[in-house]
Amino acid sequence: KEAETQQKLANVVILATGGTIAGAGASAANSATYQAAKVGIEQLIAGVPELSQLANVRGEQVMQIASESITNDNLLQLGRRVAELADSKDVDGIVITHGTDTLEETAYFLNLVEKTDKPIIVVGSMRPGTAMSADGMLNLYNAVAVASSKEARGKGVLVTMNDEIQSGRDVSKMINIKTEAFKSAWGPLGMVVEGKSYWFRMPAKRHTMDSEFDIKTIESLPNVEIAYSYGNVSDTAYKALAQSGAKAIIHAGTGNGSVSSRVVPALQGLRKDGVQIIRSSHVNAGGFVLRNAEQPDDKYDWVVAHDLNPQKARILAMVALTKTNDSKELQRMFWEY
Ligand SMILES: NC(=O)C[C@H](N)C(=O)O
Repeated sequence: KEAETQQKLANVVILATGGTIAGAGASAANSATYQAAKVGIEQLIAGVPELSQLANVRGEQVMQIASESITNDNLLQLGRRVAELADSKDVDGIVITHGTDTLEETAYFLNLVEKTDKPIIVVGSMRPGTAMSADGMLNLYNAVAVASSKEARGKGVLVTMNDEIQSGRDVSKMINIKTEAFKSAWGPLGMVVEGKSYWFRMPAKRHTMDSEFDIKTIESLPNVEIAYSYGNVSDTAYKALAQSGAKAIIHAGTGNGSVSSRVVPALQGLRKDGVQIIRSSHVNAGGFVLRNAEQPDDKYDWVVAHDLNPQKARILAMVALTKTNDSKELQRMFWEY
């Protein structure tokens, strides 16, 4: 009987990378003061015995870090392992446990470069497992539930936090002190309740199977940096980033990706020197940058990041630059992905 149910259940691999979902604090009252990336994957799985009712689950510890320290090499390592697993016949879905600070970046990266329609779910938690009302157990349970469902196929990389199923492209960490931390300007794709998924919409942007990018052909990622804008901003950071070898600079702009008149000449000069200038917005609830609004992008040969926040714009710019350094092509990619 047991062997029969095992055969019917989906095979889900959990790749653990660290973060607060693997965090531990000194007492149950420590919801914000704790160490991330302490608990190993076997212990995480053992902490949620109900997972075995959803899927045949096995774990792999890919790395053990707090996600603010993730590097491009870490991204490539994780992306390659996901691709290997997605290619193997005995894997139906993949879950990645991840710190929440850069979870949205990793989810978007995988959404761009993984050539599979198998569910890939990135999940984290806002509180360590040692805290009262820890959210990691249920988030992980939901992630495995979605990863083992057929309906999650072909919907791109997904994020399950706070009972919601979000598109890895759209979702962003909007607040750092609530379990209701992950939001998308365009709303969640669905909900997961007691291990069952309820879907409401589909992602409209190109991803995974329909993407022109493939982790298997990416050897390294170019240096793309972000410079933040604010009142009285100077051009020092932009120039320094270019000098240190940035191939593109994401302008984390105010409002509609607007650029201070004190910075415009430097950006014009950097573009002439070959650095790509990509205008994004750091508006919290979701920036939306229009071409030739605020600045004459056609004239200056700049790119706009569409609705991607600066950190997501960095991910797409890096991946895009592995294919082209043509600003028109880059702009096309920013509209399509
Ligand atoms: N909630 C978290 O996971 C935060 C942690 N600093 C991380 O991203 O790894």
